[in-house]
Amino acid sequence: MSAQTDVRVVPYSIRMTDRFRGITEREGVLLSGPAGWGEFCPFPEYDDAIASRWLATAVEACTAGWPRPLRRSVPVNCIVPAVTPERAAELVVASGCSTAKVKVADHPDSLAEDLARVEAVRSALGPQGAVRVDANMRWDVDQAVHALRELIRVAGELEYAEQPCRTVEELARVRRRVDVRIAADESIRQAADPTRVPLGEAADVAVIKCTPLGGVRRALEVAESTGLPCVVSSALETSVGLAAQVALAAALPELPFACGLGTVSLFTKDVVVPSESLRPVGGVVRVPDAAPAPDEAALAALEMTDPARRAWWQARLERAVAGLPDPSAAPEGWLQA
Ligand SMILES: O=C(O)CCC(=O)c1ccccc1C(=O)O
Ligand SMILES: [Mg+2]
Repeated sequence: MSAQTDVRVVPYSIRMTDRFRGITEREGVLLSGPAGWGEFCPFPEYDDAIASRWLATAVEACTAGWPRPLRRSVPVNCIVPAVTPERAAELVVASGCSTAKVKVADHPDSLAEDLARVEAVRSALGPQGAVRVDANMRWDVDQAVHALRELIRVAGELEYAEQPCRTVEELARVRRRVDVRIAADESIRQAADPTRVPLGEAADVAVIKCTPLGGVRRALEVAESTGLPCVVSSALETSVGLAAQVALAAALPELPFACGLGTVSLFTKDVVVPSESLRPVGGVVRVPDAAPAPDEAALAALEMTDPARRAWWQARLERAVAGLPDPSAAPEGWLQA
């Protein structure tokens, strides 16, 4: 059997436990190559140039693997989508995590809901827990200052506020006016050159995601370039793609905060057997030796069936291969004969 016949391309669709980032059904493609498995799951609205960077992460996983881990497990935060206070408390209690990241600013009039959600998370976590919020760029400076002061009031303390506004300049203005750490996320991963973002006055923490940055090695360069403490955070991968993010977290020299790698909990099902799942247990995700291989029984249940949707992902994959810096780095078997 030639190496090429081993290559697999498996589009999947998995229902989420809660709506997250507007999504109730997560779609992507599991890919295999000579070094193992990877995942290609850029969100549907992303263009081909962005999709090629997501694919580079899968190429690295399937052909090269990752740098050696420096730790065997990674502390993670519980992720709380824009849900009711009751559901937020339930997610925190079920997670076993002592840090929670709460999504806020989900819609223009959300402040009262955000305050109730964060208050519920604080009660569920207790005074020793850490609460961080993520506004995904949705506030202007004045809204951010007002909302963060109120959120700090109900939370007692906030560990940090992730990407309250869109630009680095706005982050710096919020940071001068509110007594809370600022974490940069979109400011880094959406920058033209993520290794040259002027975060000096704008952020205290860098959120690093290898999935959109083009691989673990590239993400380690970006992390170093920030000069800031880093938090590795998921892009909503299955356990296959999340393994790359866990490898990044395991390879960083310092990891002073819990990472945002608890997101397999948002999936109703995973593509691997339970013993290989990277679902958090007791507030940590274990560091696997390599990306877990999908379980054939799970794939039978989760493989995408709609022919039009399968063709859409295959065509998108092929355009992403064409857009790689070196298209020949991708296993030939990923392209349809
Ligand atoms: O950081 C976490 O805990 C969860 C990951 C997360 O929030 C996320 C997941 C997919 C896309 C964007 C984001 C984000 O951090 O903004
Ligand atoms: Mg974020």
